[in-house]
Amino acid sequence: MMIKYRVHEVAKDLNVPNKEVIDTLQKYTGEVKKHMTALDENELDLVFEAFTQKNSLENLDAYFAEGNQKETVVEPEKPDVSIQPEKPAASSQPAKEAQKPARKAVKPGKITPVGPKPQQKTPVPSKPVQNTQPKKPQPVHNTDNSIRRPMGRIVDTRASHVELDKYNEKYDRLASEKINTNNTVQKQKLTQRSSQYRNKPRNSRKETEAERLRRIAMERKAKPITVQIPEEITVGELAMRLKATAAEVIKKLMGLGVFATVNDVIDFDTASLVAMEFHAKVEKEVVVTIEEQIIDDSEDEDDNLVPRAPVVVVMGHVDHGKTSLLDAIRHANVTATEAGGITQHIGAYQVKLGDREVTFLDTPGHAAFTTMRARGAQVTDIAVLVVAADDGIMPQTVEAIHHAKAASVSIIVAINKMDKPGANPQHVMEQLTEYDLVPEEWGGDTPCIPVSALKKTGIKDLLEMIILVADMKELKANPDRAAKGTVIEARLDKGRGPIATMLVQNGTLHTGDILVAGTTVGRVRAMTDANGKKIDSAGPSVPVEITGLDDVPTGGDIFNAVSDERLARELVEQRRNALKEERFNARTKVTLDNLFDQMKQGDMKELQIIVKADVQGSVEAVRQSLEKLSNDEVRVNVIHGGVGAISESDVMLATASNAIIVGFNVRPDPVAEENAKRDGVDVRLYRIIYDCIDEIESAMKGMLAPKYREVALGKAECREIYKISNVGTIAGCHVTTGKITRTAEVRVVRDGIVITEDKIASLRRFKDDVKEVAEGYDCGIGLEKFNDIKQGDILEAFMMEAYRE
Ligand SMILES: Nc1nc2c(ncn2[C@@H]2O[C@H](COP(=O)(O)OP(=O)(O)OP(=O)(O)O)[C@@H](O)[C@H]2O)c(=O)[nH]1
Repeated sequence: MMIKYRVHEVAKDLNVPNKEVIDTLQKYTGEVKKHMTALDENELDLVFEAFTQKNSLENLDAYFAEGNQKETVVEPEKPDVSIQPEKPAASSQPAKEAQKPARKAVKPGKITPVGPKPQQKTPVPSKPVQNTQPKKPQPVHNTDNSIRRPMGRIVDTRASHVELDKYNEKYDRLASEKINTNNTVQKQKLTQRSSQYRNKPRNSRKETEAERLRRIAMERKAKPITVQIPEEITVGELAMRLKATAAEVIKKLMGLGVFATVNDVIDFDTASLVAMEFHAKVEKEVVVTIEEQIIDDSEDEDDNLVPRAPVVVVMGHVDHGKTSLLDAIRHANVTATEAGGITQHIGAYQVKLGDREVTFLDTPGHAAFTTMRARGAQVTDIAVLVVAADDGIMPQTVEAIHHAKAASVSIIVAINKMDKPGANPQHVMEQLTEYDLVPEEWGGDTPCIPVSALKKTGIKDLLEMIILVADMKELKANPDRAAKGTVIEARLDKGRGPIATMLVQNGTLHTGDILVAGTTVGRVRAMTDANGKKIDSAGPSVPVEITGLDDVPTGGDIFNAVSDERLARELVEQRRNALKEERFNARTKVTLDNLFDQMKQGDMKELQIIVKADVQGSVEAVRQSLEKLSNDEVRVNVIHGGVGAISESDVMLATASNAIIVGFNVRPDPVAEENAKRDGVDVRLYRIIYDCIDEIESAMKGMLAPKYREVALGKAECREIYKISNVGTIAGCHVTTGKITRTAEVRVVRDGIVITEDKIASLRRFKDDVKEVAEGYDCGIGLEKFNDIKQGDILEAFMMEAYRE
């Protein structure tokens, strides 16, 4: 920083009048300066040069002589020590005066490289000068006006008097100024520095942060970082991985046209674009779940696949002979193979036909079948539909057809009870065509086999047909891999612990295998086949009963043989927690109330409906009207229609197919009602077809009016009657349960019969109108319209609440 050195200061330091300095400057520069004018370096040089030359000595001897004379004056007793100087060219007085200014002239010279050295601060004794300056350049006479520009500054240090205080003061000033500009100066002026920093404590922190960012940026440039980015990542997490601030990332995102906050989730593509902006190398983070680690879910190669036995389920109307048929098939097999062995029921069994095998699920009826399907297990390949030849197609037969169709399994019709005199297989086949099941002999693709479970006739034909259909389906599996399958049924045995019947669907299950079945885990301790025989391994389509699981699994659970028991236990723990959460959140079933939302989210492509009515005509009418409601977004699909009360089976089908149930002049039976409530199946009951069509149409447009439900508030018993003119009858009541509110609606119940419904017109305690009266208190109640209240009447207070599911 430049130090201002003004004319008057220079004059003062040179000990000459201001005018002399001004004149000197004017002489060499031609400019007239004022006494306050600050001089630049060149001007100062000129002035000092001029004054130095003006006061120069002819030789040193003269100077020393003069000095000695002086000393002689001061110390006359030592005259012999003095050195006689030669006569100076100029008078000695101006020369002496020039000494001081010459030294002073050094001060501003600090800004030039030839400035004074610090040691000059120390007083210079007059005597040693001759030693320290033996080669002093010869003084230049200033006899003419032409002044020579000096090559370097000549410093005259001959002074006997140096103003050290002034020097120190200037040095101090310089030092403090340096502190301001360069904080590496640590030692000097501590108090000054600390006060300076005290005033700006935040600056230092900001600097650190800025430095850190600079360093990271440098590091990033020097060595690009590699970031792992998963499918989705929050902005904050991405910033952390990029070693950047969230603000930086948000800024880059804005640049990409994405406006996100620190907690927002961005996808892999966006995140990688941002990462690239930060010069980072992007790698996709692959999240390996425990399932992926321990369960081999790879596709089988065709070369590894071998044919497997078909898995068959028997369905049909009650008493049409399902159990008899299953028994007939089983015994035909037992007698053929296991010489009269007594077989135990394990839920499934295999029969042999030559070198071929067929696996039957020994759980007649579609209940178990649909339950499994509802749990996501696709177990069966073929459904045998049992229809009694003398009875024909009955409601449950129709249900079974719909269930089988919904599960996309092949249907083989077994026309049973052919031994009966009233057997009419032709009629059965005719009926089947009504349900799109055209018999093969009529050119369709539904095999119809006449059998008699009682007489055990046609069983072989049925089995052969099953194998034929299976062959057409080309059912294959790979026995050389870890087993995978489905739990058919399970129970807890007091002695043996949890026992599960499992159907191996792919791979081979061995004793000792670690198993995960739904939310249970364990090792296969013992394994028996359907005949109760101990086995060590079971291949595809083989049903087995195993022990060794830590808990009872549920029918329909999928099981896997896994590679690591510790991870298997961890997986089961995760599943248990997930299940808890799922139960808590409850699966979003389609209802008319959430239909529009689901349609909007694109979750709904088909609205499945089950129609139940009192007469077949209504079912058809409704089916046609509903299917006409299909639009571009949603296809309305009536998957089942039937006559009669809404049954447990309807609810089951609705659960499995995510359908809603529509009933006309019918009611759900108690079990169905309970199940529908439990499973969240929407059951809508109507008396008029138009209402149904209208409501479903509104639901599809998202304009369904909210539903109302009654919320009971409390009950009051009428103990006195007061007839008041102009007001009417007031019931003196005692609140027995809950509370009565002024805005409530009231139902008057006399001897268990609802007399009327009305609104409260007045509610009083003593003479005051009140908003509500709590249990145990007396009050007076006046009703809006009903005036015929009697002693002993019960007033039920309730309110209607609008709600959406
Ligand atoms: N005449 C004759 N009767 C049969 C035949 N098959 C079954 N039945 C009889 O029909 C009745 C019902 O047979 P089930 O096998 O119990 O019928 P289901 O379909 O299993 O019946 P549910 O288990 O109640 O659904 C029994 O009395 C059988 O004896 C058959 O082929 N001919």
